[in-house]
Amino acid sequence: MDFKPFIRDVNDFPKTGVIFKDITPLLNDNNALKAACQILFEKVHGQHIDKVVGVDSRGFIFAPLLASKLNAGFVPVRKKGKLPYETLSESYALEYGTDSLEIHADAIKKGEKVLVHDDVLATGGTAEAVCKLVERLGGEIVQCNFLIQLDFLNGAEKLNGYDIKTLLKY
Ligand SMILES: O=P(O)(O)OC[C@H]1O[C@H](OP(=O)(O)OP(=O)(O)O)[C@H](O)[C@@H]1O
Ligand SMILES: Nc1ncnc2[nH]cnc12
Repeated sequence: MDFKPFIRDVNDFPKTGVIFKDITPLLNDNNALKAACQILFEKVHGQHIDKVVGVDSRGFIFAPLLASKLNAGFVPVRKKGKLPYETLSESYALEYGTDSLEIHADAIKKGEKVLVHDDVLATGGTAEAVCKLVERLGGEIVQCNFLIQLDFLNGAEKLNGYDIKTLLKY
C-alpha cells in the first residue's frame, strides 16, 4: 500500500519554516490505519517484547495497538508534569522547540525488552531522550519504530546503535 497520499504537508506549522507531516488523513482511513499498524507490527514480530513505550502525544495512537498485538504492556512517556507517580525526567530539543519528557519510575523493570514507538523521527531529540529514560530504568531497547522518518534532519544519527524501523521516509 502507498501511504504517502495519506500524509498531508502543512506549511509553517507550528512555526514558520517547518513543513509539518500531518498523519490525521491516514488515521481517518480505515484501510490505511489497519495496514500501517500491521506493517509496524510485522517489522518487530518474532522478537520478544515486554513493553511498548509510546511518546506523548502522537506516539500514543499506535503504541497501545502494537502492545496489544505483541502481548506486551504499554508505557506512556509524557511531557513534564503529566504523570502522577514518581518519575524520571530528561530534557530534549526537537525540530521546533525544547521540553522535558518523563516516565514512571516503576514502568520498566531491569532487563525488560522494549519497543520504542513514535509517529515521527525528525531531529531525533525526542527519541534520544526516550531511549535514555528506558535505559536509566534498565530496559533493553530492541527496536525504535516510527511511521515517518525525515531523513534530511538526520535523526537516525542520534539513535546510532539502535535498530530503527520506519514505514515512510522523506
Ligand atoms: O525528532 P524530533 O525533532 O525530536 O521530533 C519528533 C517529535 O515531534 C513530534 O512531537 P511533538 O513534540 O510535536 O508533540 P505531539 O506528539 O504532542 O504533537 C513527534 O510526535 C515526535 O514526538
Ligand atoms: N516536520 C514534522 N512534522 C510532524 N511532526 C514533527 N515532529 C518534528 N518535526 C515534525
